[in-house]
Amino acid sequence: MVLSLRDLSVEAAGRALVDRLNLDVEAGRIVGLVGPNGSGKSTALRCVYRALRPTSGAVLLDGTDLTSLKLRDSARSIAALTQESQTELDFTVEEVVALGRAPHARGNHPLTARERALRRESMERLDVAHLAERSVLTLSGGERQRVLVARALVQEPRVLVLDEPTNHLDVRHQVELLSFLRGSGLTVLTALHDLNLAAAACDRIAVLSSGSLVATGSPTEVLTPELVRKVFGVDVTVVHHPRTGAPHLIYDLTAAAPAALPDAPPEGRHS
Ligand SMILES: Nc1ncnc2c1ncn2[C@@H]1O[C@H](COP(=O)(O)OP(=O)(O)OP(=O)(O)O)[C@@H](O)[C@H]1O
Repeated sequence: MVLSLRDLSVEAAGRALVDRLNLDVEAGRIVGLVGPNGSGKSTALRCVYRALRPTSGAVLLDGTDLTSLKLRDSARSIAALTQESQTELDFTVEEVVALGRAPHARGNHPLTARERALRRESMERLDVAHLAERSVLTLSGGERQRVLVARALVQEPRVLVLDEPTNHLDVRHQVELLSFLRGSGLTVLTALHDLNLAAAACDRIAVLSSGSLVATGSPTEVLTPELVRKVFGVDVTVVHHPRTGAPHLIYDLTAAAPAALPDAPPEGRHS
């Protein structure tokens, strides 16, 4: 097992934000963390990329407790794209992507020829090579997000931790990013809001609700109408992709409307 969360708990303000979470990510697999707003996804991921120390429990990398490793050593193995990833300095795109090499660098040396080739390849893969000379301050939200993924790839991590990587991305770039991850051989733990993208991209899905793991398994095992209703409070119909068989949730917005507006005055309702 490359990555294991063992009885991971995070408490703050007298409450468990993550409650004894156990989760394994096997080598080369993509595990999606889904759950309602505030269910603890980002908090759990923050423990994995070491922005947060768990109150109890541990994150193991190849069986070793991360807290026993130097930050720099775990950063060589685990790259993260986070909600807090910053691009507020007036750096060019290629400078930001090059920062991914920092955990591997000894001192402040220029990139080697191999590292420059790796940077170019990552920028091309994320479709940002044409922006190489641009200041990151001038990028759109989706362009910036793709630059941050390129930076994470340049790090050559064994494990990629992604918090909502498809944020800001248009549909083409969402599909390209997730299909790239599927073929990359990387071990990936990613929070995703879009259950259909999670179903299409992930080998396994873990569902968090109020800090606790309530289901884990393949997308077909986990994404049932019963589970989605119980955890998200939404009625869905599940269909299956004609070729891959992946589950796909369809939402009936007309059916949801009356239940979501219990206090609407009668004249405001459609007959
Ligand atoms: N430092 C903190 N102190 C108190 N509460 C916190 C702290 N950090 C996070 N929380 C709370 O912990 C809960 C879990 O937050 P978290 O960001 O992990 O959820 P999430 O599942 O990633 O949500 P979202 O889908 O909205 O991004 C939320 O209710 C949040 O308000």
